[in-house]
Amino acid sequence: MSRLNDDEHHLLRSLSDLTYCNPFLPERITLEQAVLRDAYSPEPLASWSRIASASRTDRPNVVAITTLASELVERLVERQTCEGSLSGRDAALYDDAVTYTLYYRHVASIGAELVYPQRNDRRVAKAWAAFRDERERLHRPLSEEQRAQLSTSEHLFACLYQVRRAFDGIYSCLIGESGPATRLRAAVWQSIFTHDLRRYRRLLYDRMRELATLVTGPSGAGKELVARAIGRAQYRPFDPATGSFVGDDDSFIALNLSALSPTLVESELFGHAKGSFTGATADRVGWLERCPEHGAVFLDEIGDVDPAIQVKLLRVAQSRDYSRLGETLPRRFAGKLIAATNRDLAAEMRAGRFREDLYYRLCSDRIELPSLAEHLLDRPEAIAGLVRFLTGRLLGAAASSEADELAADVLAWIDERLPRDYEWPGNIRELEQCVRGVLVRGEYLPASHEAATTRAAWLALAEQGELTADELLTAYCRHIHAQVGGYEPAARVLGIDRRTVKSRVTNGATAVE
Ligand SMILES: Nc1ncnc2c1ncn2[C@@H]1O[C@H](COP(=O)(O)OP(=O)(O)OP(=O)(O)O)[C@@H](O)[C@H]1O
Repeated sequence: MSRLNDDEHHLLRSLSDLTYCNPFLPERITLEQAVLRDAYSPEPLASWSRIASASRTDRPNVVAITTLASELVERLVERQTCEGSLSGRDAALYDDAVTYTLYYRHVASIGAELVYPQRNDRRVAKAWAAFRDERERLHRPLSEEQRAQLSTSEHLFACLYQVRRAFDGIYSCLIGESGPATRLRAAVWQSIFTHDLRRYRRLLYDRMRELATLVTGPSGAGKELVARAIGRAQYRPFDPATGSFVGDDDSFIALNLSALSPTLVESELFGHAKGSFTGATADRVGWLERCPEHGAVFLDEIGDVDPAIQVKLLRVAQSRDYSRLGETLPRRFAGKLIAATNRDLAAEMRAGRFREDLYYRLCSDRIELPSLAEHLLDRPEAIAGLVRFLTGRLLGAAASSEADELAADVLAWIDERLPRDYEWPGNIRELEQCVRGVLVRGEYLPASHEAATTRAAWLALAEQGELTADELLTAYCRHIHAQVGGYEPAARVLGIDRRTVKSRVTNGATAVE
């Protein structure tokens, strides 16, 4: 017979729902309210989002819930008269409350440097021993049979560390108070853990790397940031024998496919055998081979990749097989593929430039990033939080009041000098440039204005014969790019390839051929 009263039942049930919810969906706030009832203190926002000016906030509701959960499990351990005194359903709910308590006692409270620990860090081994012993103690109200049905402590420890890595990567890096920003954080969480965290912990933790993720959206909107948050939050098993997580932290490998020639892309990705092409003076291990099981390879600008490489990538995405250039020996990719593009892949497929089969391999988990204009359309005042985050990042956490001041200057500048409906074509990256511009020169010239003012200067120089052909081409590429607003349309107008345009626009150099 159950020995729990109604209040305890309610608390266990609501804690269980909270433990397994997506923390970035508005539903989390409702679940916190359900746990605390009248003791709930209203949150400033309708969903969990970082307050830009605070480096770390202890939320009053989380503190209150953690105290309640902690008191309840300690009370039940104390009240326990004989082993296995909780019925099957209550035992499962009780285990969820123990998991919640263990997370806040042992994982949420660790320092930032331990979120991605190095191998053989003795502090992790110590944290593990405390975690394991405490779980054993808190499991006293469960029978041996009930305990046997639960996951092992090392698996739970690994899952909770993964939750912490995912939470930090999303909460601390993906800023924004708009609806699209909330949906983005929730989608990134779902890409890591799926919508069912219980099933993930039981079964999928070891399988999710088999699903590739495609991140799409305009340039400067945060695709690499999202890829990094997903890639660095992969499941890393914990090995109690060594007291370490398996593998190294440094397992997110990013490759910009549009910045390299096709041969270099192949050699970087797949590796090559000595003598496989001119200049291949030694064997080379590619990034796919270097990537460990719990790591991720990020293929940025996948929409730009050569058709011959698309075929090879399809093979990797489908069966994980590939070979080094100049070899036939089949090798297997162990990690996760994350790809990104700002191109419209549907249009690329229609034009025959991107393989449909590769697209369908990549798109089962797709995250579409909103533009900055979409964030601001939903919530115009969200710009203040973004600017404050960027000034804080630029000046460092120690200079909080300076960051407040700079943010106020930037916002005043935007308010006075940019049109209300300014589209921010360069997205959050452009907002970053604006913050830097106001910091350094007290003003910011959007690319379109800059192009207009510099055009007269370079045309005059060209007329006087004072520009080299290289400088003239760079200036002309920038001019056309500012006019048409994209690398692809600019490449069409100029009759050169997109990589060259991008390289000229971003760093003024000739593209790597
Ligand atoms: N939601 C966000 N919160 C905080 N910073 C952001 C966010 N989105 C983007 N940024 C910042 O904007 C800049 C550009 O981001 P990122 O490089 O990830 O964009 P991208 O979409 O990959 O761009 P591209 O397509 O040009 O490669 C980075 O400095 C990043 O930190």
